[in-house]
Amino acid sequence: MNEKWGVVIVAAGRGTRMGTSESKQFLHLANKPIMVHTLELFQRLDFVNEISLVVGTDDIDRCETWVRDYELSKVTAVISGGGERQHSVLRGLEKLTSDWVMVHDGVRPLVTEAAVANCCRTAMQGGAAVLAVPVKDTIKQVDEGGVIVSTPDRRSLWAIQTPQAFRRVLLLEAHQRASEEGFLGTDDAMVVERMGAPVTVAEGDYTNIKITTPEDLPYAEFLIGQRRSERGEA
Ligand SMILES: Nc1ccn([C@@H]2O[C@H](COP(=O)(O)OP(=O)(O)OP(=O)(O)O)[C@@H](O)[C@H]2O)c(=O)n1
Ligand SMILES: C[C@](O)(CO)[C@H](O)COP(=O)(O)O
Repeated sequence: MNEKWGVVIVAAGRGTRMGTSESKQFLHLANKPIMVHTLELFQRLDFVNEISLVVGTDDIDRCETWVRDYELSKVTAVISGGGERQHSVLRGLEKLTSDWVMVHDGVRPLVTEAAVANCCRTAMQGGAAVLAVPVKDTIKQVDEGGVIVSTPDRRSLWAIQTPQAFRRVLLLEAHQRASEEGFLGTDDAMVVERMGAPVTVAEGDYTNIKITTPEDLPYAEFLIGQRRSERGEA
């Protein structure tokens, strides 16, 4: 890929669903903070040239130390996030200068280099793309009383992941507009979709899990171990 990409890694959440006193992005997997696993993947990609790392205000110092200790030279900014994921993304985005940008959750350490490249290539065809996988379960829409309202056709349903990749000016305008209008979405594609711009799905892997609740940790540890042994590492 000839284009150079900027990346926002959002890691300023509190991890309430994980329920640990330490925020989940700082928990260790295979002897390293989860967030460091994620950063190392983007550091290795030759088409990435800048990374904006968004963390909690009280975590800036230790994250700057990790950036030095783990030689994450592509991290060009370590900044504090906002109250919602979307606010954190906008702050990180404002620090990037590349024409093309990705947003990735700090707590998705298992994304593969091939999947990131697939997402970026797809974005460069239409301006915006997100990694996703077809849902495997039957999904029901259920009302407040617990009664099923509808069963959407599964063939049109995808579970959305990160990274999400965009032309920078498009994503910046979409986030700025959402912020001015008080719109809060659960991913970056939503702010672009509401501007009427197309966002394409790039098929990813089921193993690109977002570490959200305690049962995700042993599975992530297993996947990291499995990949290490595939690479012939101890
Ligand atoms: N104000 C926020 C909220 C979330 N995030 C980041 O967005 C990613 C995905 O969010 P999620 O899994 O929902 O993380 P948390 O908000 O930390 O989790 P919870 O909803 O359980 O509190 C995480 O890397 C998280 O650190 C962020 O940077 N700023
Ligand atoms: C962006 C995201 O990772 C897509 O799956 C996700 O929506 C962000 O976190 P959430 O708080 O679990 O929705």
